[in-house]
Amino acid sequence: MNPQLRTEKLQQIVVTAEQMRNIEDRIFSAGIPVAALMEKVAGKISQRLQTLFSEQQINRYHKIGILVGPGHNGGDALVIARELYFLGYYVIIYSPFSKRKELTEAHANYAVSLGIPVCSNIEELQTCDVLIDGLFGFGLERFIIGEIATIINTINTWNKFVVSIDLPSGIHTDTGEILGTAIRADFTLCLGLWKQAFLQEVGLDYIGIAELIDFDIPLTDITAILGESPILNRITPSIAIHSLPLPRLANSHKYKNGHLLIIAGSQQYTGAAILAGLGARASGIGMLSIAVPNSIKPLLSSALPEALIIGCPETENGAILKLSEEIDLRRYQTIACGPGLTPEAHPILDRVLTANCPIILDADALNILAKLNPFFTLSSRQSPTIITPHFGEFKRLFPELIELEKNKITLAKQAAELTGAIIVLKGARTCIATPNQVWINPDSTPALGRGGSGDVLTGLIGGLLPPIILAEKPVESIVNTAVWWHSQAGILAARERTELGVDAYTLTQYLIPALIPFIKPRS
Ligand SMILES: NC(=O)C1=CN([C@@H]2O[C@H](COP(=O)(O)OP(=O)(O)OC[C@H]3O[C@@H](n4cnc5c(N)ncnc54)[C@H](O)[C@@H]3O)[C@@H](O)[C@H]2O)[C@@H](O)CC1
Ligand SMILES: [K+]
Repeated sequence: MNPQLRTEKLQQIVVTAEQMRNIEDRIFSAGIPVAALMEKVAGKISQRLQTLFSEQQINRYHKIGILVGPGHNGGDALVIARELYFLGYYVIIYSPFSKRKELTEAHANYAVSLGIPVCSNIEELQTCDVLIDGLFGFGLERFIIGEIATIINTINTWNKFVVSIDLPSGIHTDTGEILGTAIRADFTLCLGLWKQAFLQEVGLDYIGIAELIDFDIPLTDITAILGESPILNRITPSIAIHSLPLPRLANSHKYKNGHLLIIAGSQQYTGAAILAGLGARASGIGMLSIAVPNSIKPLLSSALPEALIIGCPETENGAILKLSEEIDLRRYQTIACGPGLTPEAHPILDRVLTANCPIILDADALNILAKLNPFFTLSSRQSPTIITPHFGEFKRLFPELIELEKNKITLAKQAAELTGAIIVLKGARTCIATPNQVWINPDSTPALGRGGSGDVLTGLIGGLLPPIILAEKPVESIVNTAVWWHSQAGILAARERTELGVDAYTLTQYLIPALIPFIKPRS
């Protein structure tokens, strides 16, 4: 297989500890000796460490401490210690365990025979410039307590540059939970396949920058364990780009690119409607209509001159009372409803739920939905429904699920199964769940954690959907695209303006620039 295609495919795959073990068992049964694989893997890590060290201006005069655990994560660490030693680095080994697996023990003995220094007290590592964490990998199965916990806590107080092998020691491979305590890494080199922990939010602050080290696991062995269409997937740039309605047909016109209706805003939250409109603008939507309370119509018209702004009767407090007579829901390929509505706009949700096109419900539409028996209401819909809750909104919608389950990925999947809706559970690692599959957006930025970001996303999803509906393509893939694109805009904006400089309006201005590097110009 073409190496680029392989890399692309690997970036999409996610495994649990059990699946990783089963995949490894297959390759071991096929004949590769465990020790040979460990050499190969640790050799690849050593190569990557050399480039990483030079990026970090770490040279052979710096001292590198190697933390060695009892299992094969420790074995990897010892092979790395040996390779770095031969390359001329100043390494020192520390292994606070009386018992080690046989192969790990053999590497420990060989390292000693080579004269690599070994220390017996954690304090001796305090003079190191870098620490390589090989205490535990995906074999960690219980809470870390006692002396090992103290060691990890001590290391964390030093604020050294730490590179973890496979996972930061102490992180649960599947849930990302901290099992008592965990190493806070600056960099984690995940081995072979992405483990679920990297897509969970709890462990993110411990993982640092994460990178996958491919060690040539045959794709057939991966497919044998995960199946042809795995349930859990990572969104990759090329998957996201592939779903965009590009290039446009040469004879395209506005109606071919579809018509979106956004129902949003109130006197209190005018900006939410504008931000959703600006998100939709970036999608390239053919026709954009925005229904708002009458009194804010002039503001919307000046912010979005290309859109058709429809003023609706409003309540005393300036929320939409009911949709204007001129709105015929059959005219739109998609309806996005919710940003800035306020709960007072509750009568309009009943009407939106009757629409025969895909609908997106966000913000106040979700708060209103939470009071309407969400399971029944959503599962009664014939056309696709996309809901975009953050965790707080999800809790209000599905309190029964939260009581039984903590894992966000599982929660989103269960909600999708029980409602038939596409659940976009927003957060640092947004997951998009359908009844059959879950996709996770693996890259984002905390810069997006501020008011208005979600309104932009709702508009963007809404604007991307109509051409997909007209082309009769599946809806969920474009939802993944919107989530990925929205984060990429945040990442680019944060890079240019710092993490403090990405207010929601600025974010809308970065949507198109974030896309440009990925799009081939029409030749
Ligand atoms: N077999 C191989 O050659 C390969 C091994 N790999 C490495 O091997 C790792 C998995 O190796 P293992 O299965 O040996 O597991 P680990 O090295 O992750 O750790 C398992 C060991 O830790 C002990 N342990 C578990 N929880 C503990 C706790 N809370 N306190 C104290 N001790 C605890 C277990 O009894 C066992 O001895 C991967 O993460 C990776 O680093 C990968 O590089 C792939 C190839
Ligand atoms: K580790």
